[in-house]
Amino acid sequence: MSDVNHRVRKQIMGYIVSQSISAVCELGVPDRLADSACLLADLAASVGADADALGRFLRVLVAEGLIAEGSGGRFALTEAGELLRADTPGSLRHLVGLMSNEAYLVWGHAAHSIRTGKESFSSAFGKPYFEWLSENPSAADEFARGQAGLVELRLLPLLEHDWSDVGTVVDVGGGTGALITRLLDRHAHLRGILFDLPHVVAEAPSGFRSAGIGERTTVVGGSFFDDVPCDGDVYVLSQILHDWDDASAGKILGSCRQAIPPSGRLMIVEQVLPEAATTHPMALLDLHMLVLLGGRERTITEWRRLLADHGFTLDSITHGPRSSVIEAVPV
Ligand SMILES: C[S@@+](CC[C@H](N)C(=O)[O-])C[C@H]1O[C@@H](n2cnc3c(N)ncnc32)[C@H](O)[C@@H]1O
Repeated sequence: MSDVNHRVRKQIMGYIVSQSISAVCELGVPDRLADSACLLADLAASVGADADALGRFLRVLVAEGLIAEGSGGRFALTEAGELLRADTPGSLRHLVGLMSNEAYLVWGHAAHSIRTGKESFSSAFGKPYFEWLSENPSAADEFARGQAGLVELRLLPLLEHDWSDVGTVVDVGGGTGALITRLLDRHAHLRGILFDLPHVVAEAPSGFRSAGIGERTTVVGGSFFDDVPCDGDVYVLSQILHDWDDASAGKILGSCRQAIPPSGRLMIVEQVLPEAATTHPMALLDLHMLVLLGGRERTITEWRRLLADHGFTLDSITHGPRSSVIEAVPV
């Protein structure tokens, strides 16, 4: 069989790889292999799997370079497979969760997005994703935990920023508070306002109490399409604008523009899409944002234009290992 035929067949069946990763993580296989290599029968018994079926899944993950099979028939994690452990630094386990379940099922409807340029979630589940989440608490909880789990990776360029002249940070769409908790924990002089949908921030305060920073944080529930809290020096928008098309992203920026003082700053924690065509994961994320939410990743040119159209000037971009921080000031 030609290389091309082989490559295309692999591409066509690509979701079997990602869903095998998801299924094996759901059973806890990477965590079981974290400490020591394991024989198939022992591994199957300890994670509650059928040994023959697990062996067939592992064969695929060995071919993908995530699992290694040693000479004595013991399976172990490779360096890449280590990233699937729940508790390892830089873990991608939360991304596995965010790409599974309804985020995977929506892809069966993706042709709708190509035809219309709009999200496909409504055609699959009857309503837009965030509305659906508000009525499905266990999925909402999983989504919030997945997002919180990725904060560590997103946060690095933000944590290193000079916060000495900042008083109050507003985390717009801050979920259950993972990012603002880490920021206030690191910078003891900062005060924070956590803003997200009411049912989302309702899950937040216990996290603040355990971090011991509750007295420096105000929690506000609302929609950023109506308004966002005033009195911030810095408005953080972490992984918010890529959820939305330009019209909706513009409304969110409009709410921030109304609230922000002349000396305030926006700090947008997002991806910057390369101008040239790319197979980078970011281009895949761009499609996922379209299909799931009707959103998009943006190039520098697109960021500059979007910000300028809504009363901001792009001031600087700091690239981190996972995301960039795009700073903008009101015009
Ligand atoms: C991709 S998550 C990002 C969460 C967090 N900023 C982070 O970086 O982990 C998007 C967030 O936007 C929030 N959101 C969606 N619609 C909203 C609205 N209309 N008003 C306020 N927040 C909203 C969601 O609840 C969710 O927490």
